[in-house]
Amino acid sequence: MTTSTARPLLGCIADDFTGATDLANMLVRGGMRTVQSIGIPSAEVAAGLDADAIVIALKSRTTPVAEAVEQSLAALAWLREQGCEQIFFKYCSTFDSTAAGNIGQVSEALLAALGSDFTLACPAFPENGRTIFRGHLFVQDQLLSESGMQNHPLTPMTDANLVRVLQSQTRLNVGLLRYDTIAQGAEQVQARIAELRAQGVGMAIADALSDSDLYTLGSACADLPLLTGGSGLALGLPENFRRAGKLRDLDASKLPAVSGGEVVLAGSASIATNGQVAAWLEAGRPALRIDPLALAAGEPVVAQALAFARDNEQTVLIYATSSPQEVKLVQQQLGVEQAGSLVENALGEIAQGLRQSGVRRFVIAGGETSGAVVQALGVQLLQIGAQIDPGVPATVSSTEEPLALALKSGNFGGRDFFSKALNQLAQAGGAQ
Ligand SMILES: Nc1ncnc2c1ncn2[C@@H]1O[C@H](COP(=O)(O)OP(=O)(O)O)[C@@H](O)[C@H]1O
Ligand SMILES: O=C(O)[C@@H](O)C(=O)COP(=O)(O)O
Repeated sequence: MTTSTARPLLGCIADDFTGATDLANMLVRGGMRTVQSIGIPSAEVAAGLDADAIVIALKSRTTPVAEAVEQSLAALAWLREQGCEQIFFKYCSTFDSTAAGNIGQVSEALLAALGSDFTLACPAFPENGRTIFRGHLFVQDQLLSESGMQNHPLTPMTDANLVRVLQSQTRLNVGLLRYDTIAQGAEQVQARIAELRAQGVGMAIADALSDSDLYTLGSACADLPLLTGGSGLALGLPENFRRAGKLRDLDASKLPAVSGGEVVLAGSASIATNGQVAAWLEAGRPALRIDPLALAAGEPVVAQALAFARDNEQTVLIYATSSPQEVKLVQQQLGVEQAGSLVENALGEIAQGLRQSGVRRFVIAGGETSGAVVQALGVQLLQIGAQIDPGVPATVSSTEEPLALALKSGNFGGRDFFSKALNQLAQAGGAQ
């Protein structure tokens, strides 16, 4: 059975922009027409919404706890006003947190506001190598704390034991939903959740080794008011709504075509992005590196980048991407936040300048970086299209003059991601 209603069923709050896009990608793959809003939609944007799922992208991953909680609660209030039946709090598949938070505190506040006493925490994303066993997060074959994430510029992850990490961020009792229970199916999961609840556990890290485990969790949690996790945990959710006859029959990934110039902007220092930048350079394609120290010294880096792009006939890459050692050196001189915001602001200004000169298709690498660039471009709403690589869809902005954007989480995408994304954005509607 299908209905023609456009009322949003699933309301999502994401703690960063690429994370939001990753979740939206998963929902579109499941057949839910999905839009991503940059912050809480204005009344004007809200009036024109036509979606089964809405993802509100915040930039709350690395902000002070109180700010993250306040923003998330405001997003929740708005989603509830729209009548969303279930809420999903999306954070990183590598559980990115600062030493202070914010995953635990935000989840706790959302639970309280929803009047609920239990939720799951499951960042697993097996398709991208993130699995959880006995509460420990693995990235491919390595523990989180040995995966390269221990060197992240803003959220270094030095402990792979998620029960311990989460417990340090919340007053709720944190428990564990182990793999052996999940392997027994949705009914056993529900029974175990009832036991955990009876023991006073407010949040449980859920193990998951495969998509099949995530479908089991999704199906078992159809009635939980709040779910928290990576995009993987959303795999099973569209089916819950379909089974209830609430989804429409339509191509959820259809996007309008966008013509114009194109560029790649990279502000991520992750291993995957370093590989993608290397692949671009090895192919002999034009690229310009932004030096944070030159920015700090007040050199005209933005103007130089714009001139570089203008003077090149081919598509250019502008990047701050560096090795962990180089990033550390810069951070020692400038401080972590100052280095990050200098680079983010510069890439934002470059994006603005490029749009003025006719660029309409942007491939952006890095979560914080994407947030900064999208804000600089004044984008409020994105329609989500087909997947480019796992976790990264093509998107088109609902601006007066639409922009095609691929917002790539630092660690996502194959080595050829930049070329692949440019090709897909250039095809009509971003379709594959
Ligand atoms: N060369 C560099 N030195 C210092 N900081 C950098 C450098 N390059 C990028 N950064 C900063 O590192 C952060 C990377 O975060 P983000 O964009 O979220 O990437 P990822 O998705 O890999 O986490 C950003 O704040 C960015 O400005
Ligand atoms: O869940 C994930 O891994 C991503 O969706 C994500 O949130 C990544 O964040 P960044 O690495 O900061 O882009």
